[in-house]
Amino acid sequence: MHVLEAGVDRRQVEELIKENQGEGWKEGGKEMPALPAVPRSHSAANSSPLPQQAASRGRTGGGRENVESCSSKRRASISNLELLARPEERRPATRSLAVLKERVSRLAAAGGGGGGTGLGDGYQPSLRETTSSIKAQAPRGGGGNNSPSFLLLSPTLQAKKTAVINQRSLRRGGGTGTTTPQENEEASNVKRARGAYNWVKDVEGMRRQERLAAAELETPKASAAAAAGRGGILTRSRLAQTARGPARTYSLAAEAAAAAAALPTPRAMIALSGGGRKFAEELETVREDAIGGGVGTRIMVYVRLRPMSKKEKESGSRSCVRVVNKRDVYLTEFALETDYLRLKRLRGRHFAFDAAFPDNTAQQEVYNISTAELVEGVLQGKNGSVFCYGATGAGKTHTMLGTVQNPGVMVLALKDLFAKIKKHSRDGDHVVRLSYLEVYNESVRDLLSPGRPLVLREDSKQGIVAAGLTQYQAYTADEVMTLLQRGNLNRTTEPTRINETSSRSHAILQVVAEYKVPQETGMVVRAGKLSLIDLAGSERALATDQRTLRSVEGASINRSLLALSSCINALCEGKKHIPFRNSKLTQLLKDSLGGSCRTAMIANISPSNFSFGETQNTLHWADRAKEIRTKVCETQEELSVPDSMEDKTKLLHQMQKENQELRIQLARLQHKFVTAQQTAAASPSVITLGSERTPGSSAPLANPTMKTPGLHSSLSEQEFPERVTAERTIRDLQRTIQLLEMEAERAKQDSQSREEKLSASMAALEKAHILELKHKDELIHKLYQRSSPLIVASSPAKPVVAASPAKVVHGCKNSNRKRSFWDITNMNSPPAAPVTRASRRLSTAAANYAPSLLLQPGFSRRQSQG
Ligand SMILES: Nc1ncnc2c1ncn2[C@@H]1O[C@H](COP(=O)(O)OP(=O)(O)OP(=O)(O)O)[C@@H](O)[C@H]1O
Repeated sequence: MHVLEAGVDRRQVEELIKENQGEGWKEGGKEMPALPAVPRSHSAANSSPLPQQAASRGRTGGGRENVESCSSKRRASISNLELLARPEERRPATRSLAVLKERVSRLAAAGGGGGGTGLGDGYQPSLRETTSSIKAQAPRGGGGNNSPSFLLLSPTLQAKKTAVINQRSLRRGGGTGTTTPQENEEASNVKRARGAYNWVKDVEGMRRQERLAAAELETPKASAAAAAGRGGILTRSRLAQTARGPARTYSLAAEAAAAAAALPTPRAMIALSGGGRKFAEELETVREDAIGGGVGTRIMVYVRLRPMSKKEKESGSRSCVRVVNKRDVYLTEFALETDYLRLKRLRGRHFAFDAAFPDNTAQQEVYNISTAELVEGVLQGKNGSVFCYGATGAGKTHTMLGTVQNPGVMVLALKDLFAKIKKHSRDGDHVVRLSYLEVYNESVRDLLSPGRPLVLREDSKQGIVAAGLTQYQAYTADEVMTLLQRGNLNRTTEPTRINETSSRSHAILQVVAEYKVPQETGMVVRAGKLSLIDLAGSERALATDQRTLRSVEGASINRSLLALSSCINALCEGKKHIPFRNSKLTQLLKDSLGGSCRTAMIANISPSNFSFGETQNTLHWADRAKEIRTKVCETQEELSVPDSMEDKTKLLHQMQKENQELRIQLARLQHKFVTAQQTAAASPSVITLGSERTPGSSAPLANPTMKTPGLHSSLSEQEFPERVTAERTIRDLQRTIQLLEMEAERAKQDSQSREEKLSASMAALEKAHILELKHKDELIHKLYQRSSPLIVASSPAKPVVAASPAKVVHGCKNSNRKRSFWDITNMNSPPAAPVTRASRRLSTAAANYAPSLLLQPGFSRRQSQG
């Protein structure tokens, strides 16, 4: 059998069809319809090979389906042949299908040549057979272009159609009609690559957005460019600007966020969706910065890398940490030299912190970035704390204490505190109190006055306090340094295999700065607390050589650090219960982690690849700690109550005067308010105005009670300008009244609270005064009772009483009676010497200085000054 090939002459086919035009045929006894007509104008030379019907079918239904259906249905295949027929040359539909088949095969034999069927020349194939044979001979790979009609097209048109079909099928994801499996695979690879490329483009686009936003964070110029119209980026840059700005710009940030949310631009959408998390974080930071005023209430986390030690260098250690941009820390894991399979493989991780200090960073720089701001806050009455965390030998003590030549954060902070105090305050306006303790094996010890372990108690005002902890008052930086040195000598340090001067305890230095600030209300005392904490290093059990006391210490250190970790985890997860009670360390750090305090954490790491595990743990831990947010830090202010009676009376007078003034102010405001109310009542209100009849109109206004400006108001504005002005005035007046009311209310509350404070302090004063009088009365009474033998003063060893009842009495030294108030207060005073008439003047003078409770550095200085 001969098969129709793609190169069959079109004219021959046309001739064949011409012969059969207008005729129906019979098949299997069934009458088939006549061939439809084709417009005369349509010829083989015509540019468009497909008649209208076929073209439209191709457009609407898709070429491939049409061609497939043609090839599968006999009738459709015939109709494809019909398309080239001419109506005027139709003949009656009497010719049988067999004739047509015969002609087709003849034509095929003439045009294409080829081998026979093996069934003999007389064999006439059925149309189904012809079609399927054509199909079988057609190129494989799809059903798009093997229909008879397709084969009747010219080779150029066939190529064109194949290209179209292939394109469509590629778009739909299927194989091409004429392509080989390799080509198909190639096409799908191209498709996949294109998808991947688009995806990368998207990601790149998002990254670009981030980079732009980051650039805008840095330069005002870039943010100005953003402001010139970059949709969502504008919002982010504004936000970033605000993040750096003071609290007052917070509203701008909120506005910007709202604008971004409302912005329908795709850029805004990208900014919100692509960088949505970052955006939210920025907003949160802005909000907290606005509330916290600068540093914010998030824990600031810094990382400090120490230089490689000599010992590490000698043992062939490599550096596995790299600090980039003073923010990013890259940690690289090297394979072990014996691990040949993974020798060339590196694994790394990237961390970003508030700041990262490379190994050559000076102590002063570390202090300036991490702690200086907190010291400033302490002088404004805000609490701050700085603590160092890291594995043993990572450089915590070096960072916190340093050396004499290279002092650390503790020393620099104390020096800075005193320098600032000196700069801002007058003499005597400040008090600095200092305490230093350590937590060793779960017991709290006073480092300044070593003795028995201290007990921790919860105080409603001060939080967790160590009962009995000595607080030393210091007046100069030198005094503080001496105390610090004394404390450090008492601290437990032992050599371990890792570190020759390993700290075996957690040390906490607390500095309370009380500062008197003159304010309108009088002298106000601001008290800020700075806690500087040097934690003991976390360590592996094998890292320390001894397995006796050192291992017990190590276990205790690890246990307390574990408790600290669980507190941090709980805080990060926002849990209600934070297990602060699990260890002494966490109890003492409660304020720093979860209280009203601004906190900075310095994570110390070693560069050596031998300490890779410890470094990784520390970095993970620090990364987690970034999420902790402490409470909003409030300024702690207290009304200062002077010690002497004279000052107290002065303060009382001052407060009474202030109160009087406030009352007058209140009365004035109330008067203003009443007047304003009366004015408002006298002038026509909105309602009365609304109900008035407009001149020249008999109808009342449509909505007399309408206050909001709208159509009505715009109309009335044109028609009745006077009325509108009156309305405006009233509105203004009402607003003023409201403000005045609020102000009056505030003043009233203020005066009430002042009165309460005043009466409380008066009551306290009165009570103290009465107590004092009572004591004096008692003394006078006792003196009178014993007056005769004492006045004689026959023996110099006997106690002597001053003649006047107002004078102070000495002589309770050897008495067996119960201790009185005077005994207690005079305990630290010099021993009372027997007084004679001649020495009376001297003894009275000696009794005049105030009793001292603590032998403090400041005490001796004051005494010598006196
Ligand atoms: N930044 C640094 N520059 C120079 N030397 C440093 C630095 N950090 C640490 N060192 C040195 O490293 C050694 C160990 O430091 P340090 O004692 O501070 O470690 P540590 O973390 O406190 O250890 P431990 O937890 O055992 O007390 C010390 O000799 C110290 O001088």
